[in-house]
Amino acid sequence: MASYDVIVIGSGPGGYVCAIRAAQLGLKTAVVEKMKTFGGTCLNVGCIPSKALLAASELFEEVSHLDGFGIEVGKPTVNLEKMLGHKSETVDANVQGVAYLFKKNKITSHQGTGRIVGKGKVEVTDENGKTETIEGKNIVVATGSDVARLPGIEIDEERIVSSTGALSLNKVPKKLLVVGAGVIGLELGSVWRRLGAEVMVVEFLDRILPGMDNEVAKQFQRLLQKQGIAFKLGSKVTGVETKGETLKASVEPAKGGDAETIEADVVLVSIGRVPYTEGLGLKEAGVETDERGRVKTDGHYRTNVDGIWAIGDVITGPMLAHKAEDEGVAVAEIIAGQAGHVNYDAIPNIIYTMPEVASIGKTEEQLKDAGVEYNVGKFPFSASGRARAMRATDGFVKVLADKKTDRVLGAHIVGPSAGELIQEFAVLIEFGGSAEDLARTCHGHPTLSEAVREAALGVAKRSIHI
Ligand SMILES: Cc1cc2nc3c(=O)[nH]c(=O)nc-3n(C[C@H](O)[C@H](O)[C@H](O)COP(=O)(O)OP(=O)(O)OC[C@H]3O[C@@H](n4cnc5c(N)ncnc54)[C@H](O)[C@@H]3O)c2cc1C
Ligand SMILES: NC(=O)c1ccc[n+]([C@@H]2O[C@H](COP(=O)([O-])OP(=O)(O)OC[C@H]3O[C@@H](n4cnc5c(N)ncnc54)[C@H](O)[C@@H]3O)[C@@H](O)[C@H]2O)c1
Repeated sequence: MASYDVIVIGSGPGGYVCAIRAAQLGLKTAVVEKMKTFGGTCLNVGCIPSKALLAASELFEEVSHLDGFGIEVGKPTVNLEKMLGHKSETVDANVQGVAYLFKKNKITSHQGTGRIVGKGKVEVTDENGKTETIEGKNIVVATGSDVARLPGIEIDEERIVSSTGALSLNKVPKKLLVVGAGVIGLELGSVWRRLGAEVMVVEFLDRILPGMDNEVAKQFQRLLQKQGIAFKLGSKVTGVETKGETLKASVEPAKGGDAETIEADVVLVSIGRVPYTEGLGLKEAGVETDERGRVKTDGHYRTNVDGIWAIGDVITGPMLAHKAEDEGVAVAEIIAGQAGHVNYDAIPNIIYTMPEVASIGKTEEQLKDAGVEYNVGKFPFSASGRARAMRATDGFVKVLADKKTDRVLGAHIVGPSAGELIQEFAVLIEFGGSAEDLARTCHGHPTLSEAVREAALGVAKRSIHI
C-alpha cells in the first residue's frame, strides 16, 4: 500500500497549493482528484474561465466605444465559438500548469474519488470502479463546494444553468434571467449583456451584493443599470416552466404577494454555493460538520478527528480561491511543525466587472455595528488625471480608519483596476499601517493609485486634488 506523510483530497486552489507547500517542506505528498484535470472549481469552471470571458467581452464592449478617443472602427461582431475557444485555451494552460508543478515537486497524484475508510486510510475509486487504498499520516480535506440549488428548479446546464453552463452557452441568449445578485450573477450577467443579451437580475434581498459596503453596492448597482442590466430586488423565483421555446419564470415579492411571469431563453441560478463532502465518508470517520454542512475545524484547520484536517470552501469563511490557497499553505506548515497562519482581516474580495469592485477589511456597516469610531477618506476617479485620460472616471476609493489610532480597518473601491489597487491596502493592513502611512508614501504620477493615496489623505481631510 502506498504510504504518505500527507494525502490531500481535492486539487482546487486549496488542495494543490497545500500539496506543493507540503512537498516543499519535505513531506511525502499525494493528491486525490476525481476530475480529469487538476485545479478544481477555480481553474476548470470558476475563476479562470469566467475571467477569460470577462476579458473578451470587455474588449468587445470597449471596441464599440472608442470614438471618444478618436478611433473609428466598424461595428464589431462576436464569434462566440472562437471566444469560447479562448476560454478553453486559458483553462488548459492553467490546469496543465498545475500538473507540471506536481511533477516538479514530486507529488504523486491518484485519479479517482477519495473516501476516508479508516484511520489514515483513503480509498480511491477511479471512473471504471477500480479501487486502491492509500495510507497517510495526515489527510487534508479540500473538496470545495458545489452549486446551491433552488427547490423544484432543475438545472439542465443548457437552458436552466449554473455558472458552469453559463460559461459554455453556445449562443448569446436574447433574454437572460439571473437569480441572485451575488458575484456570479453580476460577473456572468455582465458577460452576456456585453455580448448582446437582455439581462434581468432577480434578488431576494432589497440590495445587491450582501456583505459588501452598502455605499459601494448602491453606486455599483447604478453603474450596472446604466450599462443596461435590470434589477428586481426583494423578489424570489419560485418556479420555471420549461415547456415550449421560452422559459417562463414565476417571480414573487420576497415578503409575499402576487406572482408575475418573466420570460427568458436562459435562467442562471446563482444563489450561492454549498460545501461539497458527498461520498467522502466523513460521517463514518466521525468528522463533525456544522448546520450548513461545512467541516468543523478548531480555527487551525484541525477537525475533531486526529490526523484529519480541512481547508478552503468546505470550511467556514469566504468562498474565495486565495483564501483557500492561504489556508493550504498554513495547514501544510502546521503539519510540518511550523506556525502556519491566515489573517482573515486582510483577504481582498474582488468583482471583475467593468468597473471592478474591490473590498478588504471592515465595511462601514460592520464598524457601526461593532461601535468602532472611525474616519472616512474618499476620492472619486473623476478627479484623477489618469482616469480621465483613460475615460474611466466612474467610481471612488473609500478608506476607513480608526478614529483614535488612524489604523486602516477597511477599504472599498469601485473603479478601474480596483482589483489591483486594493492590494495596496492588503499590504498596509497586514503591516498594521495607518492612513497617514499610506498618505505619506510617494505614488507615481499619473497613476490610478494616486486615488488610493488621495483617499488616505482624505482621512485627515487634507486631500490635495479635491
Ligand atoms: C463561476 C465562478 C467564478 C469564481 N471566480 C472566482 C474568482 O474570480 N476569485 C476567487 O477568489 N474565487 C472565485 N470563485 C470561487 C473559487 O472557485 C473557490 O473559492 C475555490 O475554487 C475554492 O477552492 P477549494 O480548493 O476549496 O475547492 P475547489 O476548487 O472546489 O476544489 C475541490 C476539488 O476537490 C475535488 N473533489 C471533491 N470531492 C472529492 C473526492 N471525494 N475525491 C477526490 N476529489 C474530490 C473536486 O473535483 C475539485 O477538483 C469562483 C467560483 C465560481 C463557481
Ligand atoms: N470574483 C470572485 O471572487 C468570485 C466570482 C464568482 C464566485 N465567487 C464565489 O462563489 C460563491 C458563490 O457565488 P454566488 O454569486 O452564487 O453567491 P453569492 O453568495 O455571492 O450571492 C448569492 C445571491 O443570491 C441571493 N439569493 C439567495 N437565494 C435567493 C433566491 N431564492 N432568490 C433570489 N436571490 C437569492 C443572495 O441574497 C445573494 O445576493 C461566492 O461565495 C463567491 O465568493 C467569487
